[in-house]
Amino acid sequence: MTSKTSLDKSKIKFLLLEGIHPSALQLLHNAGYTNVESVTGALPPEELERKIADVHFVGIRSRTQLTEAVFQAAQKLVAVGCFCIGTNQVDLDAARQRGVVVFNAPYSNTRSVAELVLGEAILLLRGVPAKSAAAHRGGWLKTADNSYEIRGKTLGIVGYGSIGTQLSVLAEALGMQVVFHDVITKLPLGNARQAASLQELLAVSDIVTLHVPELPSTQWMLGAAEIAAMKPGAILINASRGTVVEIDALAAALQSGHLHGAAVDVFPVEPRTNKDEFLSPLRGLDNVILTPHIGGSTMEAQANIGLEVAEKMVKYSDNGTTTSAVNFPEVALPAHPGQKRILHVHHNVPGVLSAVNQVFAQHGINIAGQYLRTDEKLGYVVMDIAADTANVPMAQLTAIPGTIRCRVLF
Ligand SMILES: NC(=O)c1ccc[n+]([C@@H]2O[C@H](COP(=O)([O-])OP(=O)(O)OC[C@H]3O[C@@H](n4cnc5c(N)ncnc54)[C@H](O)[C@@H]3O)[C@@H](O)[C@H]2O)c1
Ligand SMILES: O=C(O)[C@H](O)COP(=O)(O)O
Repeated sequence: MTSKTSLDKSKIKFLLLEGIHPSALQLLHNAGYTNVESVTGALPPEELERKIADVHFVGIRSRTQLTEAVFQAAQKLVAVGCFCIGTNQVDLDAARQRGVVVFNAPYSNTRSVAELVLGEAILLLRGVPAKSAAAHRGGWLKTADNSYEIRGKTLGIVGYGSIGTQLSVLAEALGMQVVFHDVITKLPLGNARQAASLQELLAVSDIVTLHVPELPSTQWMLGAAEIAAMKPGAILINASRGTVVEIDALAAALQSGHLHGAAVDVFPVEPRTNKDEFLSPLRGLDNVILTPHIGGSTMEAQANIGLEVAEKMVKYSDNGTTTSAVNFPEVALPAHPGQKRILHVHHNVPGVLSAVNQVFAQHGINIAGQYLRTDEKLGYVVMDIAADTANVPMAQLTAIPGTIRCRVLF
């Protein structure tokens, strides 16, 4: 249980990891937050736990694991900004239990991923990776054998969300037929159609591309049996998460010739920084495009993500707004000129709101505005009171059973 008053902006500490785009730093500076440390790679667990101890806001990408132990060490942490789409690297429950809000950027890099996948599909259908590798070694593989146009081929999209749907539209523009599989019934775009099952998609697709989040239900969802069920000569593309495909089974299918090629951007184990060695059974296979988790790594996407997530953190710090948080009740709050604003985060149990209101009533403090949102586990109530209120009863508010965190913004 913690009670905080708002700090001077210069004392609010931001730690930005994994080479977050400078647009984030610029936005934070423009908003008056100058106490920002930027680090290029991800930190090893012990160093992260040490560094995060006095940090109020942390910005990460896909490599930084924010575990229970890290949150335990992060006693001052108020919010996490994932400068990416995936939030599987964050223990969202551990954050929620401490009243730490987690934001992400759900859309800014989707186009970049869709473009990369289409480009890879074209190159693989033409056998370019193998021909290029041979040429680098002095070979000359001029032949039309096993080279195909993308036009008329069937693209199987697993996960028809933000990326899957964009890909669907772009693929049809190239003359492809699109079939998709999703756990939810989705409105097909254009002439795409939803397959009855993953098995059906695997049986009809010339190219299978994966765009599901990392979840227990997606772990190893493409193993030896599923890869065997793909058409002979098909292509597999994975730019989702490294835990979705059994990499040994994929390597075997490529070596045996069952699959024509593959493009893999994400791996079960990825190097923490650019200085660490990349190890994979796929190394050395000429018909495989290996990329270092750069599906969303374009200047356009990274600049936009920097702005999007930094803005969410600033809004939360400045006025308590939690719109589009992934683990927290969402409240869009107006500015509060001439008022103090109290943010009270609590377990969603009966009686907390009335206890909060009683505290204000006891002190004769008028509540000028009150905003409440709850989810299954958390309650988030925000109150505006007159700026000249002499003594905000923070100790009493914090002592209310069920309280997780209480802060006042001036
Ligand atoms: N390689 C990269 O750099 C990169 C960049 C961006 C995103 N990603 C990854 O791609 C994932 C997808 O991104 P998005 O923006 O399209 O996400 P999204 O949430 O918009 O879409 C995911 C879709 O997958 C579906 N889904 C969930 N479980 C499924 C299952 N078991 N079987 C079939 N479908 C299932 C969901 O219903 C949803 O429609 C992200 O979660 C992230 O892990 C990787
Ligand atoms: O989840 C995402 O958006 C992607 O995996 C990109 O992650 P990155 O920011 O580490 O490149």
